[in-house]
Amino acid sequence: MDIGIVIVAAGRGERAGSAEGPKQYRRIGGSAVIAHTLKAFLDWSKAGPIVVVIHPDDKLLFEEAVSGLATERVSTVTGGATRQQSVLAGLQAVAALDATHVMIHDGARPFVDRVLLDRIAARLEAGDEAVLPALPVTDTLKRGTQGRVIETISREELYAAQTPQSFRLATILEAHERAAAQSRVDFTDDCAIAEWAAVAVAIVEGSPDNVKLTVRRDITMADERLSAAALPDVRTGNGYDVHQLEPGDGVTLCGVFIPHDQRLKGHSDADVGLHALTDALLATCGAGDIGDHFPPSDPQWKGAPSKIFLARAAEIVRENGGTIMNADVSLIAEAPKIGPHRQTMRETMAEILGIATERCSVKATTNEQIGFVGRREGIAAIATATVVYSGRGS
Ligand SMILES: Nc1ccn([C@@H]2O[C@H](COP(=O)(O)OP(=O)(O)OP(=O)(O)O)[C@@H](O)[C@H]2O)c(=O)n1
Ligand SMILES: C[C@](O)(CO)[C@H](O)COP(=O)(O)O
Repeated sequence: MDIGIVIVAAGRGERAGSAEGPKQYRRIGGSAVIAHTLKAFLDWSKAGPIVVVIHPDDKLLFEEAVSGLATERVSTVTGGATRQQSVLAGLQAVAALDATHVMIHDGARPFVDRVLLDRIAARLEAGDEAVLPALPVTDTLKRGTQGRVIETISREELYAAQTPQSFRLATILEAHERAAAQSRVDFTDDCAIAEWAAVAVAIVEGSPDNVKLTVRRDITMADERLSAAALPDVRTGNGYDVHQLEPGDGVTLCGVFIPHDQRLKGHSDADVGLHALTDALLATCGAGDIGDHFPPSDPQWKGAPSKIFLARAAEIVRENGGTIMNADVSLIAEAPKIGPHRQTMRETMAEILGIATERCSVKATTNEQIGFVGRREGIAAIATATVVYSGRGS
């Protein structure tokens, strides 16, 4: 199966306001709308030859818009006064190239993605002659005139049609040519022509992102969406932990054993610093807390070094596409003195997390002899983690 692509981009974009030029050449996220659309197909492994249908006045605009793309397999053809005429010109051009099937896409739908294209291609591969990506209508529909409602229309069985509408090439070319020959010029999409020609049209689930930029607001929103996506996805998480003190021979804090006349009570080694930091890291990707991953009821964690918990939290962060930028722990303890151990604690945390020591911080304070910390009944810790995520949706 060789899938040719026709991208129609010869419209004038009247509804988007023509003062700034046709909408397909307006810039969103730093590039022209048509460049985003074309790139989606250039990046799709199953795309064959690509024909872009442009307006005769737009040759320079088009060249400028796609100048950064590898356009060796892209050709252009001049469109007509209606979308239907432009599609026919594109189909005739793609028929002269190597293609058995065709996807017909609006240049003004820049958010088409590989997942949708694969879904459609699978149906063509399965033998469907015409495939429509569409989404069920979700709004309540009214018919009205002169500012008054006439009736409510059931939305049952109603779909909003998207592109790329996809076909066996010979089937849709024949239907388009027949429609033109019979002066049927009123079709707003290609599946309507297939329906008119009595070709069965299969529906596949469209994509909510695959919107058509129709009015000015659509273009502003598309630009905002791409600009927001370009911002780094920085997230912070915090964690807090307390363990009780009892007579003993030392405490483990931030992975470092400090001889002391007390020890921290707990199921594991009761390292409040690493526990708080584990929670902070998990919080950056909504992965619950330390108790969800290492339940105190589970005997395997009895006496366990808390390094295990922190290392697993770091692994979870990475599995979610995160890069740990900073880990900061504040220890609140009357004794022992933390200062002499701070650097070793930072180095220990850095090693567990697999990041530079300068990205790890340990601070300590007493509680001015007040409260449970002041009475030396326990030690508390507060932690903050900063993580940058990539490849996760909004
Ligand atoms: N004569 C036309 C009309 C439309 N299109 C293309 O068909 C797609 C969908 O059409 P629409 O959103 O209606 O675009 P315009 O016709 O440009 O918009 P308007 O109706 O607001 O003028 C667009 O990519 C548009 O460029 C085309 O190639 N040739
Ligand atoms: C082809 C289309 O994008 C499907 O939704 C649509 O029909 C284009 O024309 P419209 O006039 O903007 O509906």
